[in-house]
Amino acid sequence: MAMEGKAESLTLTERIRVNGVPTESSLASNGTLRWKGSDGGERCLTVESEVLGFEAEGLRITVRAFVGAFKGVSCGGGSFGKRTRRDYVLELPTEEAAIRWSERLRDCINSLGRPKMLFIIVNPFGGKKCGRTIFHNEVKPLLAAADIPYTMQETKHQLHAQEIAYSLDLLKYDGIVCVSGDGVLVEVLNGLLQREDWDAAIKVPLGIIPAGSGNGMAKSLLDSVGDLYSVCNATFAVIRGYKRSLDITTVLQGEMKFFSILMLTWGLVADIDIESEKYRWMGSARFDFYSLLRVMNLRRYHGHVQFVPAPGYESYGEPVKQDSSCMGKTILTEQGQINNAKVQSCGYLGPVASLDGLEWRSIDGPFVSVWINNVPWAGEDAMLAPEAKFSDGCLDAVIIRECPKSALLALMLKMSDGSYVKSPYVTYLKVKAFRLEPGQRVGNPSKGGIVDSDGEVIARGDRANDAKHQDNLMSYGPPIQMTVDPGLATIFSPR
Ligand SMILES: Nc1ncnc2c1ncn2[C@@H]1O[C@H](COP(=O)(O)OP(=O)(O)OP(=O)(O)O)[C@@H](O)[C@H]1O
Repeated sequence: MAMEGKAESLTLTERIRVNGVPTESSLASNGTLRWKGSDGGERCLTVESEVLGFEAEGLRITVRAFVGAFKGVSCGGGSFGKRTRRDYVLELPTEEAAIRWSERLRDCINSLGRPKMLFIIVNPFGGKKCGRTIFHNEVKPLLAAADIPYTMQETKHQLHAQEIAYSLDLLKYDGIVCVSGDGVLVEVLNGLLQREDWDAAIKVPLGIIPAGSGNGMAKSLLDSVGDLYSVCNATFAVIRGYKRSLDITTVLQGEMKFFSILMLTWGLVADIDIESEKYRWMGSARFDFYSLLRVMNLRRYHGHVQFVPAPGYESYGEPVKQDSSCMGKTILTEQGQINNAKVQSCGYLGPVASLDGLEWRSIDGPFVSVWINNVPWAGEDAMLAPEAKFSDGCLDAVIIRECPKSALLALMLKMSDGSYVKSPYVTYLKVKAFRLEPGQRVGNPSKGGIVDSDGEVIARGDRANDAKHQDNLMSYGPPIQMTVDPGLATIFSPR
């Protein structure tokens, strides 16, 4: 019969065939489908966490699922490990029953708030230049199975994603998804925040499907719920439509401004990231090779950092006298440029909270490395900020000053799981705002370092190469300030 009991009045029950095997089966109002397998063991599928979509034809309903590799052995929640696509063909006894079950499945899916239309940006040149293949072979089939229509656009040049986000008709879409590395996602964010309607635009959910060489955001999102890092899992997170809010950091120097969601690095880590570019032909071995080289020929940089400590971190550094806080309120009124494109005066200006009256503290150099993070993972195998949270309104600062080379090598080997932060040479603290005043190399005053935000070189202190790098957004030397707007953006996230 079709319906059962009072408590279960909304549970549909039928004797049906599942993949050809006759069985008693039920479909609860919460979207849990249960039946018995040919071995008598209980099977179940949960619409919210395992079903992409379905197709109904006559007495047949084909449920398109994305299930854990061991699915079929037993029911139950927990981590899904590696998932695979699997179809379950349900054969209902009557047309009325088939209609009831289809309507139930449709209602369940519709109640989940999944995106109905997406704009997808694919970078065919990111990482190993696989963006297009990843989209066609892995992303597209899952979207098709979930019946989610989309408009896809490939990026044709640097900053193209930023231009697209700046002018896109956002009312047509329930999300903008980047099949790329972190760089394109950051371009989209900057494009949205330059818009006249930035406050509405920034509410559009963003999605990231990893296809670059730096995929820290995708890794951070998947890892936060114990999901395996994979293109399919990242795609499924977008399809399920669950979202979380994300802190936006305004990186500011005078009139120049950049919006960041990942990190800012200076010193050792930035040098390795950027200077190892010339060894790209080595593949990922370039990082190991160049890290070793840099540690052996260790550079230290003069400079100062100032910060507003988050609660619990007030004892770090030394107090700063109020009048030496150099930027104060200017953030509220200045307009900036992003990659030399003038920001509209109506674009986002930065957090509205004043920095006046806050208790700033400071640490003086020389420094080996300074990096400030918004999310735990900087790349798929580098957990630089194990305590970082997506929307706690804080940045996680990691500071290394003096450190013997052997200890530095040892701690770099422990970056893949974040345990390096336990080293006595590492200062790890949460801050509400941060200022970096980067100086020249110890023993070589004509050379400065590199300041890198989300993979973008924003300032470079190598005077010999100044002419070559005039297009950098900011100057090397004057303070660069970072302030956080808690949870300003929204990102598709696995639950
Ligand atoms: N068609 C294109 N040709 C060249 N560069 C492009 C193109 N489309 C996008 N880009 C640029 O590629 C850069 C890297 O993009 P993406 O975020 O996909 O990868 P990444 O992992 O951050 O970097 P990379 O793979 O270059 O190390 C961005 O700066 C972006 O502007």
